[in-house]
Amino acid sequence: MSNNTHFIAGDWHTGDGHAIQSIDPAKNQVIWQANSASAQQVDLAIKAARNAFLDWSNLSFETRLSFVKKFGDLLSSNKQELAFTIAQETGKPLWETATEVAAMIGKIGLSEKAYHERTGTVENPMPVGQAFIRHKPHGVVAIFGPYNFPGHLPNGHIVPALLAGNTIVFKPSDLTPLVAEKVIQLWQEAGLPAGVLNMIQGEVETGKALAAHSGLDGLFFTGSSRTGKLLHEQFAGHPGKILALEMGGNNPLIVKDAKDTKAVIHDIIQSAFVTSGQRCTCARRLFIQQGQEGDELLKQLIEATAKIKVGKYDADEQPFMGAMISQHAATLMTQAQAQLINLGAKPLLTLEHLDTESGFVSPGIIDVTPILANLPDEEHFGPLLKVVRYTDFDSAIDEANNTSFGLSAGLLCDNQEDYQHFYQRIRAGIVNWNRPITGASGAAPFGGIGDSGNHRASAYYAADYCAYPVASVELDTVTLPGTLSPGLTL
Ligand SMILES: NC(=O)C1=CN([C@@H]2O[C@H](COP(=O)(O)OP(=O)(O)OC[C@H]3O[C@@H](n4cnc5c(N)ncnc54)[C@H](O)[C@@H]3O)[C@@H](O)[C@H]2O)C=CC1
Ligand SMILES: O=C(O)CCC(=O)N[C@@H](CCC(=O)O)C(=O)O
Repeated sequence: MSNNTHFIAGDWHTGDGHAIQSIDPAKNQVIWQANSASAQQVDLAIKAARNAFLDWSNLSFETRLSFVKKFGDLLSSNKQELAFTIAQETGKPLWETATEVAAMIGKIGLSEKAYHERTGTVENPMPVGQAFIRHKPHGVVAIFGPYNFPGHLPNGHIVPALLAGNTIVFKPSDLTPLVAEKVIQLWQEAGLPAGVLNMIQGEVETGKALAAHSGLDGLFFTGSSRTGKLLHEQFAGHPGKILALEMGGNNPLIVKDAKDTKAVIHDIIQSAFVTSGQRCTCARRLFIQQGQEGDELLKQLIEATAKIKVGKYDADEQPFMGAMISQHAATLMTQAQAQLINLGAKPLLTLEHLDTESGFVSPGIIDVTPILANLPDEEHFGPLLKVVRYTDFDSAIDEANNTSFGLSAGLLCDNQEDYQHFYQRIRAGIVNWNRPITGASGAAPFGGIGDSGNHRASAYYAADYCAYPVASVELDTVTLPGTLSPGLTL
């Protein structure tokens, strides 16, 4: 039982809410348990952030950066331990969680650069005085994180929010509380002043108490479209509060006349099955041409996918795919597959729940061409790739756009004109050509349109929603203009 669960005003607190726990989905073992934060503790965390705001925002950027850099140093010296905790709590293989910690470290330099480039100060001479564009922090912001990158994705909001001068109440995913606890311990060790970064743990009711709190100036959310929409409704009527939403996708990947079949298969697998399909950028719908070449590509894709190694995060011979986040998530994937089969889809490689006590599933491929007219526009957040066979490129693009989401999309094709045609028509925030559609760079904006987000892209553009612009015209003494407006006599 962890007593040091909620970090409020620089101290660790025991929760007053109900018991919660975290389970290692590969080994089916409880690795963390505690009591969630009560609504009263959520309120205390917001008050602590409010009390810390003025002093924190008044520090120079360099001073704030020095705390963030110290945190980065601590990430570096604790990277193996943190990568292990992420693996243990999410099931992701160690090779992959090491890259997650590396991305957290890389975020610091990228956010420093983005702060200056996106929200730097601009000075323009005026006939009288000087004009300035500067940026100010919003105040107290809530940050909600998902489970699939429990370190990297909340970090992608926390670091730029702190650099901009905001203070924070962070609510991690209830499936990954241990990772959050370790990360906050590092922030504490970095000497962050009390109240600047607070963390409360809990399930939906804790999230609701935080999101509904009148003391918030903004909320930065990465998670499912369903929850994001609830938050959007909750924030309706509060135009003064900033809401940044990064949500799911139903991402298309189209293959057209590409010569190197092995390279195509590599990019498909990397797009659809990395992280056991638990990336918001993962390819969910794969468009393959009808005909003999398409048949051959599909055959080889099925063979290669069937050979993907699935296994424990700490196996000596590392798997490509680890366990899904939970036994429940694995069950939901088998149910999603069964629902598609019931509708008339044809399984080409069946997704199997390999051990029903854990989160292990094998990757699946299913032909949804026969049910295209009734295909549910849903994000199935796991390793199940839906194949659509097509004859006409334009109708494939139309079908690719036939979704309420718009996060990532890709084309695997050797012809540049085809790519330009695709680029002009496809609707998504991330559009790649001959590269996997996962693995987006933090040096670029990251986000989607439609149900994937609300046009407040994160990663490089996170600086934009962490501060508001202020336009000022300034002169150091009150001065009478040389020429008065018509009709004025002084
Ligand atoms: N576009 C992006 O940048 C990314 C999007 N995602 C999306 O996230 C999802 C997976 O993450 P999950 O953790 O399952 O998301 P989720 O929506 O279930 O949870 C996200 C956070 O919201 C909280 N929450 C849940 N219900 C709430 C409510 N009614 N009110 C307030 N808070 C609530 C959770 O406790 C958690 O902290 C997928 O849909 C995926 O596509 C994941 C990574 C990146
Ligand atoms: O925020 C960044 O630094 C870049 C965005 C990012 O890391 N994207 C990853 C994971 C996000 C996800 O899909 O869950 C990716 O595109 O693979």
